[in-house]
Amino acid sequence: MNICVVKMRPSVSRSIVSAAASIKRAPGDTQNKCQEVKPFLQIPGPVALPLIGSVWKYILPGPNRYDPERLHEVACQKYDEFGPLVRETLPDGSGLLSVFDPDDVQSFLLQTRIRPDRRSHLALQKYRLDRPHMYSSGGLLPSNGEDWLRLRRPSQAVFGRPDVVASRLPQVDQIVRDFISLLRALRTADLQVPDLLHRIKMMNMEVMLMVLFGERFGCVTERPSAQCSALMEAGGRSTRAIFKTDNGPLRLYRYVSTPLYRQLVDSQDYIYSVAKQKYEEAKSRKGSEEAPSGGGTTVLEGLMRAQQLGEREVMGLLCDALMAGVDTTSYALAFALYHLACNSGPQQRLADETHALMATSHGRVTEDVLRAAKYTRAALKESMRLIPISIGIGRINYSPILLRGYHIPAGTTIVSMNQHIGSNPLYFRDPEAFRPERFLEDSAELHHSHALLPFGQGSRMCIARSIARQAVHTTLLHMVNNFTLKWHGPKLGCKVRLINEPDAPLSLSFTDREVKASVSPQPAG
Ligand code: HEM
Repeated sequence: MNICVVKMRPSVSRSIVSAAASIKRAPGDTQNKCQEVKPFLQIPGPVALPLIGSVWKYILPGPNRYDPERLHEVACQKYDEFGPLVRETLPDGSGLLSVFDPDDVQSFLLQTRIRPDRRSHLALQKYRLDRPHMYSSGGLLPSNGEDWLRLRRPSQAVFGRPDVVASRLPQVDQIVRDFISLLRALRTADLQVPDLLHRIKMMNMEVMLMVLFGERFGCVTERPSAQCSALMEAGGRSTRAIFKTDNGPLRLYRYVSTPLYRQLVDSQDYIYSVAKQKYEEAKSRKGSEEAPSGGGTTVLEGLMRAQQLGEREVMGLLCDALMAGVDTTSYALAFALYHLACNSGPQQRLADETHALMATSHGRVTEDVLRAAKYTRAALKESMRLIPISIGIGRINYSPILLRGYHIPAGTTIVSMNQHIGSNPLYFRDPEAFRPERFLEDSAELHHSHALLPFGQGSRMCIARSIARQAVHTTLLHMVNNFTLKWHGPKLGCKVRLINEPDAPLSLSFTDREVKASVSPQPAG
């Protein structure tokens, strides 16, 4: 094969060094403070071919192919071959950097904090920008710069507000208890539940719809409503289409309506239609006494009240939440259940915490229970250390930065390799072990502040992390209060479809626990 190694011409090299001299020494660049700035093209990495850059590594067959569905294994390949900073070239000629050292992660996130651009969901962005009567921008996920900030500022105030998140906890708790009953009803003779992951997703869809609109949709029943199934189907089809269009080398959908792009259009049109119906209902309710079930404010009501957001902005945010809110939370929960099922010690410690806390709350998960559930929080964190939902955090630097002594030109896609860092013995003792204790306050283990970033970092971190944590913690508490979990399959891994998802069915059994805190009517007052 005729492989062309991209070599740097001396004139280019000189201009980079002089350009680098004009870059401000960023406070985050801790490496090589006194050394000469090294040119970008000196960063090790696979060779680049004309037109397709390093993408050939992902598409051409061969023993060392980079499997795009196994990005965690690819990360190990890159680290072993090239070290802690690896450069690739994208088909448009721009650079892609993989960063394996938490000091460097901290450094590039610090240097890009003023403008935390990201490159993802590009076909979704096109779909929305082509429909200005429906959306005002590409939405939170793909937008950058001013467009992103205009949406993020007012919506952040809603997604993180205590009266929006915590006020829905009684309904979320009820949904999870209904889910526990459903699992009992669906268990087969071997105490397993067929198609468990799908059921988990349905439950999280119900939670998301409750937090957004304040209503039950009938997702947590033996036969979920047609609307739940259609929403779930649309979310899955959108995710698959976005993953493939984002990673295709040619991105033909920009010029012709490819089958994948049409799949995205159809599924997004459906998600939009549901959100629009709920928007219209809420608009007609405005000012009337009629409120959705339960107290507190829904996300939709909060967004409609935000002065800076009009209908098209609110619609984009609702569709973003319906897309990003279900699979993420479901896979995080699935991996946590798997880790607990395989580790009886931590599972028992979690059960002890659960029984103690829920005995005083009459079998319900309340705000007080969540606040005190330290081991539950540590268990989720530990599970996301081993298998996070995202392999790392991506940013595109708007202006040149310095990293590890190298000049990084503007427009480089920089990705932290947190999944790799999480299993690297340099940063975590005994990294293979599932040991939530390492994150308890009295633990002697110290961890780098940027080694573990399951919800991202800085002003662009996950907008709904409080909603997600509330849902997963509540489910873990109820699960372990009711069942002893046991794993029956081979070791579970992850494959990438936009985010990390389980690479095999969930072979979990649910044995009723003899000792548990039972739900009883709460005392009045
Ligand atoms: C356990 C569950 C979840 C995990 C692990 C997770 C993780 C993440 C991560 C890593 C990011 C990128 C952050 C960054 O670039 O710094 C992100 C962004 C985002 N997440 Fe989540 N997420 C979860 C649940 C949710 C839920 C329930 C929603 C629903 C509303 C949601 C909506 C979003 C949105 C809209 C963004 C883009 C934010 C922006 O660009 O400003 N996520 N999430």
